[in-house]
Amino acid sequence: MPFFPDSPRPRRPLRLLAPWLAGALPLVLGVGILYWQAERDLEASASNTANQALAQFDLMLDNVAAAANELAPLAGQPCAEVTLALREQVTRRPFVRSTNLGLDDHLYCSSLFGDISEPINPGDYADGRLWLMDGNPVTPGQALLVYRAAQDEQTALATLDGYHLANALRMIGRDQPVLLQVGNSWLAPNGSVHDAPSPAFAVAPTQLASSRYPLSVSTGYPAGATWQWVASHPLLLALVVFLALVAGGVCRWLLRRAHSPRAELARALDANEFIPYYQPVVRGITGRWAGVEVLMRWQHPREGLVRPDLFIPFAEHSGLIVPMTRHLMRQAANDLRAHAERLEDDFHVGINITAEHCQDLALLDDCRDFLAGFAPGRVTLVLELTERELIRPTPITHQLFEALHNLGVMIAIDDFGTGHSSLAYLREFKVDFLKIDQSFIATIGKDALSGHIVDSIIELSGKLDLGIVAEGVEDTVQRDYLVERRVEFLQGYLFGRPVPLHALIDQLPAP
Ligand SMILES: Nc1nc2c(ncn2[C@@H]2O[C@@H]3COP(=O)(O)O[C@H]4[C@@H](O)[C@H](n5cnc6c(=O)[nH]c(N)nc65)O[C@@H]4COP(=O)(O)O[C@H]3[C@H]2O)c(=O)[nH]1
Repeated sequence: MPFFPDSPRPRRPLRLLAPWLAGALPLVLGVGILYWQAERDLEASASNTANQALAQFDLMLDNVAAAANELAPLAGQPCAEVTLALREQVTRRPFVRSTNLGLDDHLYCSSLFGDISEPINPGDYADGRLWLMDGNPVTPGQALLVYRAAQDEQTALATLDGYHLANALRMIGRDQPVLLQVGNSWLAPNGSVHDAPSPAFAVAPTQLASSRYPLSVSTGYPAGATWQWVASHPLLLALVVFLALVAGGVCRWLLRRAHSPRAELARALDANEFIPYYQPVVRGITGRWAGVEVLMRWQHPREGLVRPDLFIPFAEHSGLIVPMTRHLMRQAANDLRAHAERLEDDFHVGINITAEHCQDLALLDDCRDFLAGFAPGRVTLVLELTERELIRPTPITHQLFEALHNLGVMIAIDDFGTGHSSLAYLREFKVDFLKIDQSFIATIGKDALSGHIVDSIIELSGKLDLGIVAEGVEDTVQRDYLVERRVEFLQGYLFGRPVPLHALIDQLPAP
């Protein structure tokens, strides 16, 4: 059946590729949407984290700044007199680790040690207010954030322990790293201070600056975090894969359906690719043309002329045989009508009909259409019913065959001898001819048993008063044998092969 899969539209590589493309489309789209969703989700999460961290640092610094601002007006007073005030701020205010007073950029009093003497460099402080230190002489190596409140020559410093800051970074940034940036230094969640620009995050990089203090927090995710998010949603991924499989499967199914034998036959029918060939049937005794058998051929655009036994079974199976036969009958009627004057009177036109075609009265209309236009008595339509597929008798078939008989349509049993028709069957369907199957004719003179079957069929037809046609007559030995037994009609390559209309017209005897 090479002409079905190799049908010209669309090309085979495209047909093989199409389901994969149809499956890939939802896959690419679905994964793309998931990736986009992951980016949005990570951005929202990073922004949320940065906001939380910023709020926490602002809150801590509010306490520290309040302590420094409250102490600054005391700067200049003797240390012994303000030490209590300095310590009270440390005790009273959360997050404040120590407080100091200075005058003219010189520290002179500390909550920890009382009198001290240290220079203050305002340039160390971002915006003159905040300094992220990596430690001081009291706690070297431990981060410290110093807030400076300066009013003219008076200065107060309040410090915030880096432990609180690092702890907040770790707590808030459980799912992603958060960094605190003050001036040119940044604090990592492990409490280490780095004097360099903070590292850039590959995914959803987010930096938020405080509106109250000269600090900012930055957060984000490392490279590959987006795909990790996608992989952490297996249900969504499974849905995408499921949709891709469904799309690929549906596409494959549609393509297969579009290129099923039925679809290909339907296309060919629409394209008028089924055409009639005609094989002569001659009279046994005179050898003159008695008529033709119409045999279907498929003029395939790529495969050329296709034999009926390669596609008729599919046509029968798919239910297209009836419209195909109807189409063939119309073409044959048109062909022969155009040359009616070349046909002998009572010219027999045999057409193969399937049992399915006999299930309703539409066949009667098809026969009427065929005969219309021919002068009465010019042609005799012979419906050939194969003995291999017997018709089930019903009230409709009874009515149909009665009407066909009245219309003058004759019935022949094709391939006779290969099936199981009975005497009752021959009567039921008002059979007029038996066509002896060519397999028996081929053995004439070679196989005594088959010769005996041929003789029996001839004898039977005589007794039942049925006409007889011998199919597949290929040589003169067969012809002479049949003529000797008074077989009325002969058909076979000896007299002519099935040919298209123009060749038939050339072969027709002159009027
Ligand atoms: N070896 C040999 N063969 C010969 C000789 N003389 C005729 N034939 C072939 O025998 C077949 C006779 O037709 P069939 O028995 O109705 O057998 C037909 C018929 O059963 C079916 N068929 C053909 N056209 C139609 C159609 O329009 N409708 C239906 N339902 N079946 C069709 O396909 C079968 C085969 O048709 P074709 O290939 O045209 O083959 C034809 C014909 O070409 C001969 O001397 N030697």
